[in-house]
Amino acid sequence: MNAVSKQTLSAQQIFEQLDTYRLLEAKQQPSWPDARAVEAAKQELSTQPPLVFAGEADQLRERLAAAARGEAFLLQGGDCAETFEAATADRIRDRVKTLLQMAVVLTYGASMPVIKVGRMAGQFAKPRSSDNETREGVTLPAYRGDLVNGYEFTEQSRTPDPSRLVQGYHVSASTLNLIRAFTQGGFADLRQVHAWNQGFVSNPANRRYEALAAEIDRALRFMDACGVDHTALTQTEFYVSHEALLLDYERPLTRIDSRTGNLYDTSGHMLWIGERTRDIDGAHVDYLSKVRNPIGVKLGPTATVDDALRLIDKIDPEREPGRLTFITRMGAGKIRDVLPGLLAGVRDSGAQPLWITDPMHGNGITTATGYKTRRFDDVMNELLGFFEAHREVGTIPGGIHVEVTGDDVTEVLGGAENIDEEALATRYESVVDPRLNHRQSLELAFQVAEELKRA
Ligand SMILES: O=C[C@H](O)[C@H](O)COP(=O)(O)O
Ligand SMILES: C=C(OP(=O)(O)O)C(=O)O
Ligand SMILES: [Mn+2]
Repeated sequence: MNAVSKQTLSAQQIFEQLDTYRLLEAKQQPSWPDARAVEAAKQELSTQPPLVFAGEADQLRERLAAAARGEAFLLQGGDCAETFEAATADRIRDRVKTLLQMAVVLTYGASMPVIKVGRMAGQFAKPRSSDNETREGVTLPAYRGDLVNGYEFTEQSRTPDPSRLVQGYHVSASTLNLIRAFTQGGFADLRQVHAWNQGFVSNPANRRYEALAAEIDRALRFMDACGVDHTALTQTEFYVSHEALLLDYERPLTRIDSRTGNLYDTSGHMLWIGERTRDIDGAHVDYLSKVRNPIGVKLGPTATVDDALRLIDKIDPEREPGRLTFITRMGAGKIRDVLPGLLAGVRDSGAQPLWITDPMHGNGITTATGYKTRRFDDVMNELLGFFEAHREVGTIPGGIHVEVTGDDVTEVLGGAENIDEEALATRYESVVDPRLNHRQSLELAFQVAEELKRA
């Protein structure tokens, strides 16, 4: 839409254009039992202030454009599914600390700015393989994230409850408030690089981190001694993102930016479309093609060059740097076969999206005892395959997308502490997918830093 036609459109007309998604198929939406209660929740959400500002989303788009050019690296990470219960000060702080630590390791390895984007403050809605779950002969609706229903396996808890949409907004607001306080209020000051390591159980990975932190400290003292002003290091940019799955949540939080007249989904800085909802003719792609936020799209092993090109045409027709991120999640066994062709096909079209890897979602397994898990080695193998594919094609490996937590959980098999199938049971807390624990997150960051040094 050009500037002239935008000016002549009323707010009502702009929203009418946005709302064409309603005519398309929206996969993975809950069956709300009470339509009136959904309308009331949406109405209430539409009166709430935005969670993020349009200018921040624009700034992130510029940062992502730098990553697509190979001048920065994106670290996107957090829980598979946030929960309302875990939105406590300590646990939010530990997740932020973990991401800050990973970012320091990557920055040092890459000698490049690392863009920090949490899967936080809105990652509350989940696509599921099955609509139902059966336990001991009882079948109930699957858990679809705290924005929809409760994890507890009772009929009441599993019944979709639209008041959760409003609750999710408030939990997101308080999570984001804390993130902003941590990252703007001195805690993310690079001189705190040691403090981010405190409170975690001592292990070789955080001892290695400690050694790196000591080097950074020395460098900062050197800069001080030389009189270099490094006040810029006292704050850090930290953005939030989630899968924009639940359109009943995203729509009321989509607003017209008063500066430009453009639509922004103010529920998060960056929104992504999942592997299960990326159909080119579906509601999610249509909806997100109309908001100005940076948009991610997951691409699994069946994605073709044609799929990618159609997504580019629809979501990024102007080929705007930083607008579109492809998040590949192929699986360790497939990435080397599938990704190079995709990268080459997109490159040959002249488009330059940001390519990042999600080495988690193509590597899921279920143990005989019923735990959903992944092997750390498969995750690392996919990461290496990602760098190899980009080297082969001459494209830019621009970032990683990972499921991590600051907690000392036992959800992913392996890593240097070698969590085995038996150990999974000791502290498995995720309500959907297994996350790297704090130690595994640092181990992964160190290994990726090695790859970045090579690159
Ligand atoms: O993160 C997402 C999960 O992989 C997705 O929700 C599917 O999980 P499921 O196969 O357990 O339903
Ligand atoms: C559901 C997810 O991923 P995907 O859409 O790639 O399966 C996720 O990121 O949690
Ligand atoms: Mn997941």
